[in-house]
Amino acid sequence: MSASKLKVTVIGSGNWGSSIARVCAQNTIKHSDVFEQEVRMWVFEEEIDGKKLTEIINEKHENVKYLPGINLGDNVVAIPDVRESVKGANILVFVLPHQFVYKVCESLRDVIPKENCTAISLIKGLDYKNNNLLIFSEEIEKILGIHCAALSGANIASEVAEEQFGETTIACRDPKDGETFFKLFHTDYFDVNVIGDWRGLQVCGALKNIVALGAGICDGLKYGNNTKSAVIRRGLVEMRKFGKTFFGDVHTETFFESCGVADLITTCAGGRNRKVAAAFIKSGKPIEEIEKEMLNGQKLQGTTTSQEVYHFLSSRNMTQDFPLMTAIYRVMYENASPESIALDLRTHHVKVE
Ligand SMILES: NC(=O)c1ccc[n+]([C@@H]2O[C@H](COP(=O)([O-])OP(=O)(O)OC[C@H]3O[C@@H](n4cnc5c(N)ncnc54)[C@H](O)[C@@H]3O)[C@@H](O)[C@H]2O)c1
Ligand SMILES: O=P(O)(O)OC[C@H](O)CO
Repeated sequence: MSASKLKVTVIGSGNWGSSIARVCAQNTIKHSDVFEQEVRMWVFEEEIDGKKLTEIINEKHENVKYLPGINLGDNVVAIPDVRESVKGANILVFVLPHQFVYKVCESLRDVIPKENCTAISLIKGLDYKNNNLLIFSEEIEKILGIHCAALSGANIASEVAEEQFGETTIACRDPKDGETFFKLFHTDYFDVNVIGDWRGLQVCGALKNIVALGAGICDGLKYGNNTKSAVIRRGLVEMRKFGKTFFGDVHTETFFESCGVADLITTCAGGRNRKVAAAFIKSGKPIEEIEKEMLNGQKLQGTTTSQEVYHFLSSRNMTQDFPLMTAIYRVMYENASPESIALDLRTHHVKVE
């Protein structure tokens, strides 16, 4: 990266996008020798009561739709044109629902400088293309021709925005980039640990969202804590098996980082996937309808990932090797009875390999 001050753009402005832009904006002020203070944030434009969301953010310093009640900092600037938002940027922070990433990246292909620019992906999901599941940071690298690290952890956005203590994990190939990202993200309430296993980190971030649907199904059925813990444990075993089977050099240690077991616990306790899946079981309405009713434009990631993983596994004749993820998919999308989750727990005994 260049010796002059680094310019940061956050690409995305949902619940987590806004919360992390706030963290970056605190750190660009704290490390003003390293970073330009202004943090640009690309906003997918929409109107709120007849007024543009970007204008509201720039006037009130608050994302009234996706992170209400939180001051983002005067140095966060909302920009509606994504190509404009990245001009001259040295650090790109990708934080979008995974279903929109590919299109946004493609639109940036010819405006990203190949030198003095690096990226980091905060996306929780896998890139589903031609019935293959790919790692987002690697796809961003391929499309844009720059390095891309990844950040993932037990990070419910509103809690980070309230500065409640939590941890996160950053994974990158280049230790120099790791030092810069540490400065951009670490605070006394947001504790960063840097590791090397970017594939393991992103597999965890994607698959924990499916397990969270399973936890929500248990809550919807009013099952007890022991049953939910069994879902979480078996989910963790399947997550590791999936990583090691399909993504090669995934380290077991990664599953003990914030991006692993801690994220699984927090998502299954307090995440949106859990909450909406529980309401789905109670109401009997399609999950997409409940998502719209409950989330005010925020997007579930577990539902899409569950479908992608199921199609990926079934085309390889491997659904029986991942019985929990398969049972969750069937409850969500094939009208299998929610209680089949409990039956599955009783009849499949999971061996930790
Ligand atoms: N919210 C959290 O607590 C949290 C925490 C950690 C990681 N994450 C991950 O961060 C990523 C982003 O999630 P989020 O919570 O910031 O978003 P969100 O679900 O709160 O909001 C959805 C966002 O998508 C945007 N959008 C809608 N249609 C679009 C389109 N066609 N193209 C591009 N953007 C569009 C909306 O403007 C909004 O900014 C996800 O992968 C999520 O799993 C979220
Ligand atoms: O609200 P969820 O279920 O999308 O989970 C949010 C975060 O990923 C928790 O770390």
